[in-house]
Amino acid sequence: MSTITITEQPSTHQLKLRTAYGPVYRTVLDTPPRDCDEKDIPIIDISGIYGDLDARKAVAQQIQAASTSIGFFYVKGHGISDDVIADALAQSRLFFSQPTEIKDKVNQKHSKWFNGWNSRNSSHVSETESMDYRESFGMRYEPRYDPAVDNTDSIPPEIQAGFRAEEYVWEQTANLPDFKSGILNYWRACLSLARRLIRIFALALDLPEDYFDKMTSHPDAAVALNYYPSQRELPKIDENTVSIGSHTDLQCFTMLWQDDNGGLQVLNRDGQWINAKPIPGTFVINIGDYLMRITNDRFVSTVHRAKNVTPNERYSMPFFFGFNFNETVGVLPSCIDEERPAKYDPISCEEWVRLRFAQTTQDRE
Ligand SMILES: O=C(O)CCC(=O)C(=O)O
Ligand SMILES: [Fe+2]
Repeated sequence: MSTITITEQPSTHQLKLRTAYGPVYRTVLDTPPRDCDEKDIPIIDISGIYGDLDARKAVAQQIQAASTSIGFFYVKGHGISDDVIADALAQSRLFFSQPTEIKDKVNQKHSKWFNGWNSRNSSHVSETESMDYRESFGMRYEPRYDPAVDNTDSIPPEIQAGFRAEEYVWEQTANLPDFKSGILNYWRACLSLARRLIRIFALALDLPEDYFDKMTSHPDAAVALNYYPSQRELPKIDENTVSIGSHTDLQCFTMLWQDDNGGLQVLNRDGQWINAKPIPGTFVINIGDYLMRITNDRFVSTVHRAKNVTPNERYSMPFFFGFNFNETVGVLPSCIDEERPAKYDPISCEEWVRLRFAQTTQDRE
């Protein structure tokens, strides 16, 4: 006589996500989010990036381990000063506290390239979930403000063609006298750190340390200021009420400063949401889709979202980093071997971003 064992399947649901090539679905456990610990999302002391080659390789090893597993890690010892962060945050608070008609002057609707202000409930990142209960402000790479650029006239035209900055974001916020300098100082600090980190990523991918240097001379480097009012203001809240819906980031990597309210959630490999709690003095770094693609899926771009369930206003300041827009990159030589041939064709950064933004705007209309 044989015995039949019936194992109860945990209950799950399907989550719809945007990609450059249209929607994909993920199976997500219905169990409530749980808090992360260091085994879920490691905390890496990256102060070695300012040290000798051995110190840099030691950081690279830890970044490699995190990037090939969860695709998310905290960094401490990053070198960005508390003052630069505090000033940017103060300006962000001032900006969002203004009346709608003032913020409207810099509304993204006036932008060709997604710069400027996005009002509450104007974006819907994942269709499975609510509209995003968030306001945001975005600005993008401008060579005049890049400390590594001496002479903007000598930038080759094919690189210039990829610039997406728009001066109106500063012109239309000039009523806040320290807004431009506060945000640009933060952007510059993030840009310098990201350029150091991309060299550590090269080491982590068994490539020469300067492999990505030329590709990041004028990178797609953008700051977003996120402002999340408390969800408790809403007439109705359920588990699908989000502050920013589930998504993956599209470029190489993101460095996120978040305040101490918490709300960032990361979908782990088991399909379980975990809370990436705030850790003072850290940034959260995550891998984006383009880096996942050129590493042949070795480094993983992980789904995340945010929910501000506290009674407080929450702020975060992500910095998104990708290559120069005119770069066309295929699967990296160190990520291909006989058992793992290249899964993807080369694609330009510009085309990659265009495809994904086209999906976003299509659904918005
Ligand atoms: O605010 C957060 O915690 C996450 C923000 C985010 O994922 C984004 O802006 O891409
Ligand atoms: Fe994100």
